[in-house]
Amino acid sequence: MSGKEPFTLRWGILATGGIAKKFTTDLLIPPSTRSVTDIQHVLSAAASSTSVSRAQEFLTSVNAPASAKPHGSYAALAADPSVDIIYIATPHSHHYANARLCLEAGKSVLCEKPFTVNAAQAEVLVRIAREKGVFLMEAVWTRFFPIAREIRGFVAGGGLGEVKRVWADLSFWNDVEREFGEKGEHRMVNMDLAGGALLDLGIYSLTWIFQILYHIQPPSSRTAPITASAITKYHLTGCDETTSVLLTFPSTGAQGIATTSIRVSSAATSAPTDPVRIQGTHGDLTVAFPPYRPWQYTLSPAESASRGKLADWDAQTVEREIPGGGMGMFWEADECARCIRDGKLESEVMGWEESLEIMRVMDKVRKDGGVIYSDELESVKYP
Ligand SMILES: NC(=O)C1=CN([C@@H]2O[C@H](COP(=O)(O)OP(=O)(O)OC[C@H]3O[C@@H](n4cnc5c(N)ncnc54)[C@H](OP(=O)(O)O)[C@@H]3O)[C@@H](O)[C@H]2O)C=CC1
Ligand SMILES: O=C1OC[C@@H](O)[C@H](O)[C@H]1O
Repeated sequence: MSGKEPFTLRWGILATGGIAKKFTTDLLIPPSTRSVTDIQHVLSAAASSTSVSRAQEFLTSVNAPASAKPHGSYAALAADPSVDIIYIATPHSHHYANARLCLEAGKSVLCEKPFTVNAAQAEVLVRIAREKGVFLMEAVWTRFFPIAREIRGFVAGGGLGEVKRVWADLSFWNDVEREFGEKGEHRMVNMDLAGGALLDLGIYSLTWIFQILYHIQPPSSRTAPITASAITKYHLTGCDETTSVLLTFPSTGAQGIATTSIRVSSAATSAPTDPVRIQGTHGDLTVAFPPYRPWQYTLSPAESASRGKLADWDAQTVEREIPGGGMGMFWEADECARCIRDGKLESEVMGWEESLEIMRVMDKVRKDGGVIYSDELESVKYP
């Protein structure tokens, strides 16, 4: 791209909560701080479902440029001609309707995880994106970290030999009643907002398993896993509190063990065990906490008394810093810009079929464990 003007992507932010603020702050970090020169981002607008003044407060809080417009409704944002792509940062329950509103208005969409409440809703979004010829991606930011790409590349290149098993956990210890309220209104546990450990945190455990046992496999081996699972419900609301999923990928026989909880922690001790463990015939690669924002991995060669070490590498720990003082959410934004510049409707890193496959796993786990949201939340009815 040298000598050419960078491609500019104009963003609208839908919702003004916690992650909207973090994402937008990252979006405003100059791409040059991460050695990116081929694309750039402009913050054109933000919308609050509450009021224009709330949207303006949000823009002020992230030091938005004065040209960024506040909107008092999501519909007004979807109709804003100064916006190319909309980042959706509402609770899970609202992703389907909000994304559909934007896609039908001809906007590209980056939608927070989980894509939707269930696979049926995600399928509708994909169909509309295809019909409208606009870009659509689930915002699984973890996948776009250079260290995540490096890990995928190492494993795909046979660095671990044949991968047989991946363990992945994302659990946060919480004093659930104190932190999320006795009434269960907080989005983490609220059934009316499609809360629960699986859709909020377990999706990261599944994404690590899918990155290795599905994504980097040759296309003919990317088959749906067979799953068995267990759910323990949160007594106050009935959402899932602790969930474990065992996945077998039929084309390779490799197994994934995905766990999540809002009662125990992936990193409770002063010397926590790495929550992601990729195990191959030549050794293990483990990823340090937090697995959604990877920064360190460790390689440990397998050694046996009779055969010694099969790996051509030694034990080592690798660290990669996140440049520019941000969270690392800018890398997924850069991916959106490059895909749209290149006329792609979906990303190869977080493609539609893979998002759908992960949604199908979560659907089955919830069904088997008896965690079903209201008919309205599970429906594809719109509006
Ligand atoms: N990638 C990541 O690391 C993270 C992703 N997330 C994901 O981001 C999404 C939002 O999470 P988070 O920002 O923590 O949530 P918050 O509760 O902090 O914010 C949600 C925002 O959505 C809007 N909203 C619209 N309708 C509702 C409603 N009925 N109830 C509550 N809020 C509503 C509100 O903005 P307004 O009133 O202005 O319209 C609100 O501020 C979730 O999908 C979550 O899984 C969350 C945390 C981290
Ligand atoms: O997506 C997420 O990742 C980080 C967690 O802190 C947060 O609860 C979750 O929504």
